[in-house]
Amino acid sequence: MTDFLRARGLSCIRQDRVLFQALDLELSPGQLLQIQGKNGAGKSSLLRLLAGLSTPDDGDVLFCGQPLALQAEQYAASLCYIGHQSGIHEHLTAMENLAFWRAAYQLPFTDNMDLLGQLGLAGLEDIPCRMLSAGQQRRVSLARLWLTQAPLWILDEPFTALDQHAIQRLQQRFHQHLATGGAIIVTTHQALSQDFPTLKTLELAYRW
Ligand SMILES: Nc1ncnc2c1ncn2[C@@H]1O[C@H](COP(=O)(O)OP(=O)(O)OP(=O)(O)O)[C@@H](O)[C@H]1O
Repeated sequence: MTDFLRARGLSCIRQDRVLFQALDLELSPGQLLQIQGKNGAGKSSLLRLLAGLSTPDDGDVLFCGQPLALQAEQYAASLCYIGHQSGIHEHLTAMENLAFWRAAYQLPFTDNMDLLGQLGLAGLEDIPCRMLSAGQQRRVSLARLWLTQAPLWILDEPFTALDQHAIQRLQQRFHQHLATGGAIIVTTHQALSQDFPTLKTLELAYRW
C-alpha cells in the first residue's frame, strides 16, 4: 500500500549546520508521529519541510505516492498545519477568527458558539484576541482542529501554554481524528499523557 505521507533521504542545512540528513519516515492513516529533540535540533524545520513550506537540501516528500511539488494545491487542501505562531488575527475576536477560517477554507457550517464553549472560551467570544491570555489565544488557534476536514495534521508544539484540562481535551480530539483515518505529526517537549496505540516516535539528535 502507498504510504499516506513518506519522506525519503531528507537533509536540512541551516546556518552551515546539518540538522539532519538521510532521514526517512512514513506515516499511514490512523497513525500519530511524535517528533522530539532538544531545542534547536530541527523539529520545526522538519515540520516545515513535511508541510511543503520549505524545500529540503536533499531528498523528497511524497503524499499518496506523489511528490508535493506536483500536487501543491491538493496537498494544501489535505493538510492542517499549525506552527509556533498562533495564526490567529489578533485584532479579530474568536468568533470572527472562526468565521474567517470557515470562509477561507470553505468549511461546512458549525455552531461556533458551541465550539468556543467546548474550548473554555464562553463569554470571551467577542473580545479581540490580542486581549486574551496566551493559553486562550492558543485555544482559539487550535479551534481549527475542530473545524478542518483535512486528513493530515502537522502541529508544532500545540500544547504550549495550555493548562492540563485543555491538553487532555486536545488529546481526545487527536483520538477522534485518528479513529476516522486521519494522521497527525506533532512536536512536543513532553510525553503525551494519554495512550495512543498507533503512536510512533522520532527523536532528532542535536547535531553540531
Ligand atoms: N530560516 C532559517 N534560517 C536560518 N536558520 C534557521 C532557520 N530556521 C531554523 N534555523 C536554525 O535551525 C536550527 C533548528 O531550528 P528549529 O526551529 O527547527 O529547531 P527546533 O528543534 O524546532 O527547536 P525548539 O525546540 O527550540 O523549537 C536552529 O539553530 C535555528 O536557528
